[in-house]
Amino acid sequence: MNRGMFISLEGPEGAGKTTIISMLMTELKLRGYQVLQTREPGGIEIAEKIRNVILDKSHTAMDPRTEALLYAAARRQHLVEKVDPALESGKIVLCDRFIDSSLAYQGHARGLGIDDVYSINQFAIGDQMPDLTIYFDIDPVIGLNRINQHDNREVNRLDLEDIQFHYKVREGYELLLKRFPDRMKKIDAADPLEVVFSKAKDLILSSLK
Ligand SMILES: Nc1ncnc2c1ncn2[C@@H]1O[C@H](COP(=O)(O)OP(=O)(O)OP(=O)(O)O)[C@@H](O)[C@H]1O
Ligand SMILES: Cc1cn([C@H]2C[C@H](O)[C@@H](COP(=O)(O)O)O2)c(=O)[nH]c1=O
Repeated sequence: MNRGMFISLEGPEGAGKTTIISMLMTELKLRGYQVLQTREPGGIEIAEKIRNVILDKSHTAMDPRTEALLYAAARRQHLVEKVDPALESGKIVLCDRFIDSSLAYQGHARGLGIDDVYSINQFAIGDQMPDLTIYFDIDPVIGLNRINQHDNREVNRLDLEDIQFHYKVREGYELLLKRFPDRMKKIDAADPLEVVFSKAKDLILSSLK
């Protein structure tokens, strides 16, 4: 059995990752691929519980290192319990956020340092990096407006950070694009949904060839 393909989708809040993943699931299944959709932090019971702890709006005292370690712990459990078995059985895994979120949010925006956050994540995931990462680029003001105006999802602790934090997140992703040019591909997520979807689909199909 050939190992599957691990694809992560990344971007600031409201970039459209969750919407595009659903569209990609439908498209890839129609084409006969076996696909698993999942998300971080979460995807399995233990990691969903860690997610609730991290994102709880009342946890304003959470230390940045605690936050980084909790994301890494959730990632480890999710990887061994769900992602790895799916890849071993030959599936395509579409994961809404992975290590690059930690590098951009905790490493760059929180100021812990991309290298230090990368190190704790190496302890968590070893060399299990995604085969392909699609970065959905959006001005944070547009992304946050999308969430506030069109989405009924609950606002979480990270959403409530000030706008400078969200611009730092975007800046962090730009640094990662330079650091991982082979793995990470950028799409303008301010384009209409069908355009964004078509570009994401093309990136995946050409990587599968
Ligand atoms: N290209 C687009 N143009 C306009 N609206 C969009 C576009 N993509 C997504 N949206 C809308 O923006 C909102 C947020 O999208 P979505 O939940 O998919 O983003 P997300 O990246 O998963 O956000 P988060 O990671 O913050 O949860 C939804 O209401 C969605 O319908
Ligand atoms: C994996 C991961 C996530 N985050 C942040 C990014 C978002 O603000 C939330 C997750 O919520 P979403 O609706 O699923 O996007 O958590 C982070 O800071 N670090 C991470 O490693």
